[in-house]
Amino acid sequence: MNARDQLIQLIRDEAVFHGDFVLTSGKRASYYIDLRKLSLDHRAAPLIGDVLLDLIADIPGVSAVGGLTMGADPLATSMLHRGLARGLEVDAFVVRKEPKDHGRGRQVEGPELEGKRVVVVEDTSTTGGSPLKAIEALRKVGAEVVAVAVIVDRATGAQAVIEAAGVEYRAAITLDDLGLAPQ
Ligand SMILES: O=P(O)(O)OC[C@H]1O[C@H](OP(=O)(O)OP(=O)(O)O)[C@H](O)[C@@H]1O
Ligand SMILES: O=C(O)c1cc(=O)[nH]c(=O)[nH]1
Repeated sequence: MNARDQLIQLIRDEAVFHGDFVLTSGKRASYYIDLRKLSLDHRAAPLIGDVLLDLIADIPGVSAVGGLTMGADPLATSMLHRGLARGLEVDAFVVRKEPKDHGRGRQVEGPELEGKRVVVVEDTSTTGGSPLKAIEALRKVGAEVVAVAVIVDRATGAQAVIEAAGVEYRAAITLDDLGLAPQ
């Protein structure tokens, strides 16, 4: 099985929870995809790095990857490490939900990104609000956001939100892959 198929199997088996959940949109849903459970799991983390690197492999000149803490954080470090194994020099960054209120007061942590081409990563997208917030913070520090790459898209409008901000949106895994319907 390739990395994507292995990851789909792990998500189906271990990261889809059924019940009554409130989403970021405020709407309720009967399932929740908890990718933090897998992005911090030794079996899945390398697969996530590979699947997301494959998803953006055709985009030239990507210097760094990251997104809004905390869902994006382990994704970005997996990509950094799996990238190194492929001979890529891709850095990671973390976008805080708010700028730090002391120290250097930064919202974007990691190597300097001014003038750099970066990809925003995300575990699961619902409204697209989290990657949009990351895009805004990255633009403030002078980075060029060339794409948003998510593992699972819930098909609830995130793509349109990101494209309206002028950024390409890509998802590695769809609800269909997981045997789920949009809610
Ligand atoms: O597309 P969106 O509407 O932004 O929703 C998806 C976001 O929701 C979850 O994070 P959450 O906001 O629960 O915060 P966390 O990462 O701190 O757990 C998930 O990790 C995504 O980041
Ligand atoms: O909307 C959300 O908060 C959300 C939905 C989901 O399936 N997974 C997740 O991590 N967040």
